[in-house]
Amino acid sequence: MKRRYIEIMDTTLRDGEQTSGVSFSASEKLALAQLLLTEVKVDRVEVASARVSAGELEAVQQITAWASQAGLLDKVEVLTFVDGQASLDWMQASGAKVMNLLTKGSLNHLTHQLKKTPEEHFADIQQVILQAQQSGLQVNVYLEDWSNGMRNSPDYVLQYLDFLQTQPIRRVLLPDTLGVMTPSESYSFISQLVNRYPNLHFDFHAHNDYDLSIANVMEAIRAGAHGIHLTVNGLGERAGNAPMASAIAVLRDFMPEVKMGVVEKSLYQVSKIVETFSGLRIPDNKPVVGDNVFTQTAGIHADGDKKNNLYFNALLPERFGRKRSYALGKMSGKANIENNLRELGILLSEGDLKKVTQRVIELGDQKEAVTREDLPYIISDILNTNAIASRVEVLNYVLTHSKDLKPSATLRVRIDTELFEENAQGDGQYDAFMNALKKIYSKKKLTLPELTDYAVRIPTGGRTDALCETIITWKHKNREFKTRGLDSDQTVSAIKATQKMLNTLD
Ligand SMILES: CC(=O)SCCNC(=O)CCNC(=O)[C@H](O)C(C)(C)COP(=O)(O)OP(=O)(O)OC[C@H]1O[C@@H](n2cnc3c(N)ncnc32)[C@H](O)[C@@H]1OP(=O)(O)O
Repeated sequence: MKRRYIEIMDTTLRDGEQTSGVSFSASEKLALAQLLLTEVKVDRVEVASARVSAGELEAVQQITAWASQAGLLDKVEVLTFVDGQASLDWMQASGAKVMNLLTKGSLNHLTHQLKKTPEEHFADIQQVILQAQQSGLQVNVYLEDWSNGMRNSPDYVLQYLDFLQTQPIRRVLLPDTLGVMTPSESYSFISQLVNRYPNLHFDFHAHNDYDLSIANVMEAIRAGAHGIHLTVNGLGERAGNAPMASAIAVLRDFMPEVKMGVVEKSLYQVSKIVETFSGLRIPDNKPVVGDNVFTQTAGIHADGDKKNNLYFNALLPERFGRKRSYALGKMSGKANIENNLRELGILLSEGDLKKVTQRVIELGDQKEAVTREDLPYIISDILNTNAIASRVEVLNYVLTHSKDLKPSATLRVRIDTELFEENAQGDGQYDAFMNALKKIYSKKKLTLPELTDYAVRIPTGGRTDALCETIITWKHKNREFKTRGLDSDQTVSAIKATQKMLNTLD
């Protein structure tokens, strides 16, 4: 089979930043542009709209300075407007060489927003393209509201494309601006254009208002689109754009006729970085990149994984540098517990395994979250064994919080048979506690794990009503694990989770 190369254009830094509440700094934009082009290996990045702000200009200048040195300047694109000289001047100042000119792809938008006739609009566009060419810029053209244009004013769209094919442009960008297209329309509209204009390059730009963006991307490619626009984590105006990780997985697994340059293994990493920079948490059930999407919860599934991987699908976590895990709770069976114990290096008899399973189910019934690192405590509790080597004990502490003074902590800790006492300040009481703990551990020439996530919740129902639960995610020597603390005081619950972490370390 002859495979067709599909260009991937990432627009996290332009349309992705149109997510309400998201604003990337110049250095974040530079870091993401570098990561996307050199590690994820997308073909192009759209990094800003022209004229937006001084900060945006500075961001594009930094990106183009780097891209120029790296020989990647033709992969950096900026959205511009049909506004005479204004966008062109901005392009000049930014150092960018590829402009994605925003024009009207529906008669409705043209008539009501720009208040122009098609002939006037085409003349304005021709002028901009000519000036761009004279300034050494490459031009791609967006047909804004194109999907509604195809529905309601197809004659206008065809008249416009007849004109565009005479122009020195590189690509035609077809956005489903309002995210209203169905998969069958994506196929029929794009195949119509691909057949009528065999010499034009068409990119498809989906929006996810009806959760159809990935289905639309598939149909657009099946119809012959040459490129697609994606964003990391599906960021973008309103319900967002087509999410990169899902789109790449779908194309790899279901469209063997397609070739792409994107490195699958880097998708999770870039997703986590965008999560941090954007401040928007990835939903736990977001395909490919969500926290729980490679977690088996049901006991039957965990059991089946032991038997010829019965519950595996092609979406293997290792493809994305991730690992399958087995949840602990009321749906657990022996296999869930066994899988977690194996990770901890603990082996139990059949009888003891049953007792531990029963206890985990009871805790789950009380809506309590159970983490892998809780298992030694549960074993110790119900089997009366020494499954936890309680090497470290936080014996005493004083935490202060006062107006206009930095929070501080004094603590006394036992490590094996030695006693240590330290104090420190921090941004909050828990931070001060951790700083004091770090001092103690540095005396022992030991390093503490990196705290990568800190989640607090109030468990509802059962006997935990007035309690606060803190689940902390730690990273240590390439191992990621969670510990949980439960207390009526939030800081104390975090300290309890921390003590569990200390006893988990080698
Ligand atoms: C496909 C997409 O997602 S489109 C997203 C495009 N990107 C952006 O909008 C970036 C964020 N926008 C901005 O920072 C600002 O809106 C700016 C700098 C672009 C313009 O700001 P302002 O000058 O204050 O204009 P404002 O935002 O109020 O209105 C937009 C103007 O652009 C006009 N306009 C709309 N589309 C286009 C176009 N393709 N080309 C040129 N002008 C356009 C509108 O008709 C309106 O003009 P008017 O004031 O004469 O009626």
